[in-house]
Amino acid sequence: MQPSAARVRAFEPRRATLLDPGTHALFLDVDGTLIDIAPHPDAVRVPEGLVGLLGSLSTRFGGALALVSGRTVARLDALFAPLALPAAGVHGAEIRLDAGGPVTSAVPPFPERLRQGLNDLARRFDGVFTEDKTCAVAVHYRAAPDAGPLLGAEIAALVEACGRGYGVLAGQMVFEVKPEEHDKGSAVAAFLTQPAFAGRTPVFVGDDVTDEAGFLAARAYGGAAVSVGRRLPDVDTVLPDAGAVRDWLAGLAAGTVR
Ligand SMILES: O=P(O)(O)OC[C@H]1O[C@H](O[C@H]2O[C@H](CO)[C@@H](O)[C@H](O)[C@H]2O)[C@H](O)[C@@H](O)[C@@H]1O
Repeated sequence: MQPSAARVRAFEPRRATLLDPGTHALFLDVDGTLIDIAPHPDAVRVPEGLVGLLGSLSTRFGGALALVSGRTVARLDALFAPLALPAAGVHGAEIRLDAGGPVTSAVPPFPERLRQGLNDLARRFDGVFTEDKTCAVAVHYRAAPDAGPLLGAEIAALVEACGRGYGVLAGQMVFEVKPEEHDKGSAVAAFLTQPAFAGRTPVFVGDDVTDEAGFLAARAYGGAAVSVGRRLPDVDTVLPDAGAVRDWLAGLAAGTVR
């Protein structure tokens, strides 16, 4: 995968962010950041060369590279096999702190009544479906965009009625019903206590409002935030799309871009 000069030029620094593989840590969102958005979660394609690129980049950064996703870690492992990178899944509700290590989660089982309510709700709308992530449930409506407002209101009411520690994150054509205690920011903080990451300056790259907690954490630790596709609040830099992220990462891995 060769970096394209034109795409790398699209990298717009607001604050100069020169990355040093010896002192920075990379936190990478997945859907819309590393891989292009697809009509269905199972229809995504991992571009040729991306797995090798992530492996090389992780080595170059001394292991200080983590995936931080709304997907489960098991799903990330299936997408990026044979890599088993440090990874946070389900917006920080599960985490693998070391490459190849165990995945841990301190989150209690998802309330059965809320799960049932979300499944029943989804069945009322053509094109709407739930994705069960064990400790969280995503309600997808990409195939039924007009359903968004009503769906959002009904999900909020179900979560309110549940009344214990769950919240709704409105992502890309999806409502993520998840434990409130964890988010991508808590995941960044957890990684930064680990030997491969400790003392490094975090850089968080993401494309969605669900990444904002990660942006805030990276900046709170003296690092930087990069948004993809649009300028999200409080980011330092914007890249136009996932292709540009991959080009930038390829440049970092090759040592031709900082
Ligand atoms: O935090 P991320 O790594 O960006 O994951 C966010 C969610 O990604 C998936 O859903 C999104 O991507 C799908 C494939 O492109 C798309 O069809 C869907 O509309 C998007 O919402 C995944 O299914 C979720 O579990 C993740 O939380």
